[in-house]
Amino acid sequence: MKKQLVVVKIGSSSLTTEAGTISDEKIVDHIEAIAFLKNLGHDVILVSSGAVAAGFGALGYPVRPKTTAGKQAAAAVGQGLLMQNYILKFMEFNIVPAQILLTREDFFSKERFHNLYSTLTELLHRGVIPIINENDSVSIEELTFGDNDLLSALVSGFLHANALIILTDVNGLYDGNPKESMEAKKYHFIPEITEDLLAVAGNSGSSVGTGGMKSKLLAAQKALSLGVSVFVGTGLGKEKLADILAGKGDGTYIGGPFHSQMQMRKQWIAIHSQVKGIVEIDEGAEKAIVQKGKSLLSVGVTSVIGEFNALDVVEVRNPKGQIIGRGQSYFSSSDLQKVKGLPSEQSKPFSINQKAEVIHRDNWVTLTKEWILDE
Ligand SMILES: Nc1ncnc2c1ncn2[C@@H]1O[C@H](COP(=O)(O)OP(=O)(O)O)[C@@H](O)[C@H]1O
Ligand SMILES: N[C@@H](CCC(=O)OP(=O)(O)O)C(=O)O
Repeated sequence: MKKQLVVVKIGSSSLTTEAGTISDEKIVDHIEAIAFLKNLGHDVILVSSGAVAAGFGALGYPVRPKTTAGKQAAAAVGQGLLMQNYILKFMEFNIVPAQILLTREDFFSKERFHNLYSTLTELLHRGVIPIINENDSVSIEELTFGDNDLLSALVSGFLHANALIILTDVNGLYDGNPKESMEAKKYHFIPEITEDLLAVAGNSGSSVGTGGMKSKLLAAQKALSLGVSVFVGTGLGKEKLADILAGKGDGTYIGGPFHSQMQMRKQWIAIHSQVKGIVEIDEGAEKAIVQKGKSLLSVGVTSVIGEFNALDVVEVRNPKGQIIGRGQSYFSSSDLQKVKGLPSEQSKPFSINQKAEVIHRDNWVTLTKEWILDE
C-alpha cells in the first residue's frame, strides 16, 4: 500500500481508568500500534482525548468533575501526564511526538489556520507524530469544539488525510446502544450518514467519555463532506491500526474504502452513483455474488422496482429486504421484468450486450465489510 496520511483519534475511555488516571496497558497498546503503522511508512497524526480523565484522580476528585473550573484544572494536570507517557513510550520506538493544543478560534482566523497547516506539515515532514487535543484548560465553554471527534474530522479534512480512525470503547455503530441492549446489531459499512442513523446513535456509555456515538457520526458526516472516509471502532495489539487501514478492522467503516486501489469504476458505483431502481434477488443469487464473487444472473432475480435504463446503477436487496450492494444493470427495468427468474439462455436476447449477466461482477460492489476487504 502506498504511503497514507492517517488521523487517529483516541477517546478518553480508551486511555484512562474510571479512577481518573492513565491506563498504562491501554496507552501502550495504542503507542505500539501507531509505531507499527509508522514503520510501515505511513504518516500519523494523533488526536488524543483524555486530559480531563487522566488528571482528575491526581486532583482528588472521585469522579470526572462537572464544573468548568474543575474540568480545566483536571485537564491542566492530565494533559501533562498524557504527554509524559507519549514522549517516554514513543522514545522506545525512536519516534518524537509533538504537542499541539488547539482552540476553536484557531480555525476562525485564516492566518492561524494557515500557520497550523504549515506547522503540521513540517512536523510530518520531519517524521514527528503531532499529538493534538483541545486546549481544555483555557478554552471558553461557549467556544469549544464540543468534542475531539469533531476536532479530528476538521484536522483530517484540512490535511486531506486518507483515513480518519476513531478508536473508542465499542466496536462500531449499532442500531441501538449495545451497552443497553443485547439485541443491538452492528453496522459494518455505512455509505453515508442519514437522519435514521443519527437517531440510533446515543450518548456516551462511559463515565469519562463525552459525546457518545452521536458525536462520532456527526464528526464522520463532517469528515465525509471534506472527502475523508472514517472508521469507528476498536482493536487490540500492535497490528490493529494496520488492519483497520487494510479494511479488516473491528468496527464500522463510513463512506468508502481507505485505500485508493479500488478501481475508479467501482468507487463511482459504490459512493457517487445515483441509484435508479431496486432489484430483489433470492438466497442462492445472494450467496453467488457476495460469497463466491459471481455475476448476478436473471434466474436469481425475484422482483424489479422502479424504472431504469440499461447501465443504470441499481440497489440489490436480499430476501430479507437488506441492501447487499449496488451494480450496473445490463437490462432496463422493463426488460428485466420480462426475464426475472428465467435461465440465462432465455434472457440473453434482452440484454444490451446479448450476455447472460444482469450485473457483471466487474460492475458490482458488495456494501459490507467484505466489499472493503475484497478490493
Ligand atoms: N448506537 C450506538 N452504537 C454504539 N455505541 C453507542 C450507540 N449509542 C451510544 N453509544 C455509546 O457511545 C459510546 C462511545 O462514545 P464515548 O463514550 O463518547 O467514547 P469516547 O470516549 O471514545 O469518545 C459507547 O461506549 C456506547 O455506550
Ligand atoms: N479534550 C477533552 C476530551 C473531549 C472529548 O471529546 O472526549 P472523548 O469523548 O473521550 O473523545 C480531554 O482531553 O479531556
